[in-house]
Amino acid sequence: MHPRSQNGDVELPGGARCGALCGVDQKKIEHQTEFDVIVIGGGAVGENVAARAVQGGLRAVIVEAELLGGECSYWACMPSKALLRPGSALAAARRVPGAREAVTGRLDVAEVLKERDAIASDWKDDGQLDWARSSGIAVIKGTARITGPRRVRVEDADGTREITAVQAVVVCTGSAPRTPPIPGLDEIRTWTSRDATSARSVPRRLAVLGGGPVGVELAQAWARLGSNVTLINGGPRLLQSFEDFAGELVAEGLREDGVEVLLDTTLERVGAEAGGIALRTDEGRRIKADELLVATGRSPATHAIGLDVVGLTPGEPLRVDDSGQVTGIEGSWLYAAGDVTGRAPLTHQGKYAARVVGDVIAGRAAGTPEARSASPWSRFAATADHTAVPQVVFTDPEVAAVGFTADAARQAGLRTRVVDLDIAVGGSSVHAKDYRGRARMVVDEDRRVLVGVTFAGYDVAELLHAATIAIVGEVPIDRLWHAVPAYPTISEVWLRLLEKYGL
Ligand SMILES: Cc1cc2nc3c(=O)[nH]c(=O)nc-3n(C[C@H](O)[C@H](O)[C@H](O)COP(=O)(O)OP(=O)(O)OC[C@H]3O[C@@H](n4cnc5c(N)ncnc54)[C@H](O)[C@@H]3O)c2cc1C
Ligand SMILES: NC(=O)c1ccc[n+]([C@@H]2O[C@H](COP(=O)([O-])OP(=O)(O)OC[C@H]3O[C@@H](n4cnc5c(N)ncnc54)[C@H](O)[C@@H]3O)[C@@H](O)[C@H]2O)c1
Repeated sequence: MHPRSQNGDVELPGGARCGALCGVDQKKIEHQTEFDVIVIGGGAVGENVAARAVQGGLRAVIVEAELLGGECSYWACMPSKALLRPGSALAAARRVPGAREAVTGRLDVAEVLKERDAIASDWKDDGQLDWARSSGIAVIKGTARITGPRRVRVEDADGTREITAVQAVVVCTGSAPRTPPIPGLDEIRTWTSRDATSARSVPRRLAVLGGGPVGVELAQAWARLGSNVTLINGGPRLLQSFEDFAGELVAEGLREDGVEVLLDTTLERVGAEAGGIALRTDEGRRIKADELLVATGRSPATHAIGLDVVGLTPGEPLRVDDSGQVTGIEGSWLYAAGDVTGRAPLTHQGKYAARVVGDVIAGRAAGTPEARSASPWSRFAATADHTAVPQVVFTDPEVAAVGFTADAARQAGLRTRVVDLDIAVGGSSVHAKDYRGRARMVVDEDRRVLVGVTFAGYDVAELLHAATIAIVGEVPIDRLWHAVPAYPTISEVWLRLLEKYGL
């Protein structure tokens, strides 16, 4: 079988699609000093840029400082979902009478961690290196820094060397956790999401700072594995970028798992104490923990990649147009994709942008006029970033949302109508006893199309793609009426939403 990238998911079956470097001795390639495309950072996004450039006939190299596959494979999406899934499966069985009686045990922590290790490939990237190299993508292990237009310096254990790009340099360096300025925080050892996704034992007491996707997912994962978890969130609700009811349902789910959820709360001070960490909240409450996970957001990783040399500001996101080209740079040679751009910091959306960038660079090198104009909704523009970014938060209950929230749509000046509904259909009643869930659709009344949809409830993740298709396809709501959901599925909620709208 052809090697497959775990999250790059571009299968290059060799031969013609494998590109200019295919079949050439890898060692020789990696000592070359000139490539068509240099990709800095080999996360899911960088891998996809390189794969598309190679499919377009270009010679591409990825420079990766750590593990090929990046955050998502080893310390983010995949291991966090591996930690969550056993708890969700167990809870799902317990919601079904008859199955519930058969499930009497607790999670087997050792087995969960073993499976998590396997899903994170034991933090080894051999499989991804095999995939890249057999796909004709050169990989250099080292830290890259831009030294001028089309020029990059690579530093590794053996020293430094300069490589140049004939066509383009693409920055895909991702993001890094942001640490809030809390007195005492920099004096103690805390968990980042890397520690929380790769830990080898369950902390007895875990404090989680931040109620975004990282905070809520990892709070629930460790609570279900046996930790006594306190979640502290600065804002009045969890998951603040989603509809209000999503954060409320997730807070309810966390509390049922024994998580103490503190809202509108910040930390005034933290410090080490015998055998753990002492936290003091702004209301004077004292909390003791064995570990403190800081999950208060991320910043683009642009501090040390040489942006000053080309007139950009280190630490800032790399602003790009829809073709992925960095704005404010002359000569069409600098591109970026993924978390580093700050556009839509999610793996799937970064990979979408990556496919665009790879195709744009190859298309422009070949003189394809469509690649130069990159018109909206062509395959040379990441147009969906503006209106149709899907996201699932894999807690139990789940949150699945795409497009505008009701507030965001109003702020964007759209004349909207909002339809809310509890998810209570034939499919949900069979799926779980006392199924709990809620759905919202936001309709642009002028165009009579959907601009936003949110589902929050048990096992709603797979409902989302239908909503994404409806928004991207701008399916008129009167035509959507003819997309009949199968009975009895939870998708029947679509029918009820449209009925409530008035169809
Ligand atoms: C705990 C957690 C869970 C998440 N879960 C999900 C999820 O379920 N679904 C989802 O869509 N998103 C999820 N995300 C977000 C997702 O992980 C990111 O959007 C995604 O990893 C971004 O990919 P990227 O390739 O842009 O960056 P990264 O994956 O961070 O890759 C960047 C790569 O660049 C390398 N690099 C950096 N600087 C240099 C340099 N100077 N030279 C060479 N190499 C360099 C790094 O070593 C790294 O390998 C999660 C994030 C976290 C923290
Ligand atoms: N399933 C998924 O798609 C998934 C899962 C995890 C992470 N991610 C992505 O990773 C990125 C990072 O996620 P995140 O949750 O770290 O960031 P975030 O910015 O989404 O959330 C940070 C949270 O921390 C809170 N906060 C900030 N400072 C605080 C302070 N001093 N005290 C208390 N609370 C404070 C904020 O109110 C906010 O709720 C996001 O882009 C997210 O979408 C996605």
